[in-house]
Amino acid sequence: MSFRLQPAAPARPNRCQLFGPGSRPAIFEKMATSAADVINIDLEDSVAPSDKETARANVIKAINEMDWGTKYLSVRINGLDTPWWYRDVVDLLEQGGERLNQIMIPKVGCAEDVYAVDALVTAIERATGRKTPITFEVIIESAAGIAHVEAIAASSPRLQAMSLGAADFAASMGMQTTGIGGTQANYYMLHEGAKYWSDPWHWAQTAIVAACRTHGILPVDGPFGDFSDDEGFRAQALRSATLGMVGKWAIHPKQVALANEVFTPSDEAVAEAREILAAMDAAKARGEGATVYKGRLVDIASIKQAEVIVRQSEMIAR
Ligand SMILES: CCC(=O)SCCNC(=O)CCNC(=O)[C@H](O)C(C)(C)COP(=O)(O)OP(=O)(O)OC[C@H]1O[C@@H](n2cnc3c(N)ncnc32)[C@H](O)[C@@H]1OP(=O)(O)O
Ligand SMILES: O=CC(=O)O
Ligand SMILES: [Mg+2]
Repeated sequence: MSFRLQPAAPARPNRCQLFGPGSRPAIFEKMATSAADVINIDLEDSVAPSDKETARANVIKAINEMDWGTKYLSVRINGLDTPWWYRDVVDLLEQGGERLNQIMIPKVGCAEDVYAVDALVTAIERATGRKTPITFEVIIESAAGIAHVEAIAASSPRLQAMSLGAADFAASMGMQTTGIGGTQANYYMLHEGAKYWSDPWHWAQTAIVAACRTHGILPVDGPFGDFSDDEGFRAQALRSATLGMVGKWAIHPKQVALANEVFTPSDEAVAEAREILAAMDAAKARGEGATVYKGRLVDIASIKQAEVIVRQSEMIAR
């Protein structure tokens, strides 16, 4: 371990982030009563340019008037390359009140993008006397974003989460696909005539996880567009969870239960993690650093691995 200890990520469940367009207030109640940990109301790409002002007003009204229960409430603002983002920030901060927990900044390409929003937010918070600082989440969804991912992860103490946005990412990278996440038919290796599909999102996900873990931020997998394909969603989510991501977006309510299922450690996994911790306690009492559990090596690193799973389950149970 480096002399610098790895900071802990925020201790709150983030298994599913349910999205809905700010221009569609009829679904806000369903979002609020869903089983998602985080609600993302969108002012960006699911809202037509002609609807931006109306959507912003809908969202501010909903933040103030609806019962969002214990949801972590986030609004996705427009990108810094648009004429709308500054008004999104000003109106949300001045009129949205303390119930709004987080702003999601899309298409972040460098740390300075976050700095710019932070400067504006900080000035408004000081002027309005906001009590709890608003937090940020960012989407890595461009070539520049992934190239600068570590600097972005370090950009602001407000930053709590970082998602991979597969749709814009694919476009920015010039990838030959219109799919949003999941298996890509043309991304395979051939061995003795048989095709073996590989995962084109893997490298970006691991870059995001490493940047996030270095700076104590929650790494999150973004959208899976084909909401008719439950098994495809589950496969993608299982890979993300295995790589260290803590949750995944839902772009349709039917994806919420799938994400919650995958990102909640199973009873069996938690029981096994606790058994490993007990085996290591017994080994320690015997003055041993390594022992055998179910025919395999466990040592002091296994304690840290098991603690990841136990911590996740305890956080969700709270
Ligand atoms: C791809 C890159 C990105 O940036 S993704 C993030 C931005 N995109 C979004 O926020 C889109 C979110 N999703 C949606 O707008 C809708 O789910 C889309 C995909 C358009 C489908 O809507 P629709 O045709 O109404 O679906 P449906 O008839 O199957 O709906 C069934 C019931 O569920 C509701 N519903 C729909 N979407 C949501 C949602 N996001 N949150 C909560 N509830 C939702 C519908 O109103 C419908 O309810 P009911 O059965 O009529 O009572
Ligand atoms: O914003 C999300 C994306 O996939 O693009
Ligand atoms: Mg996007």
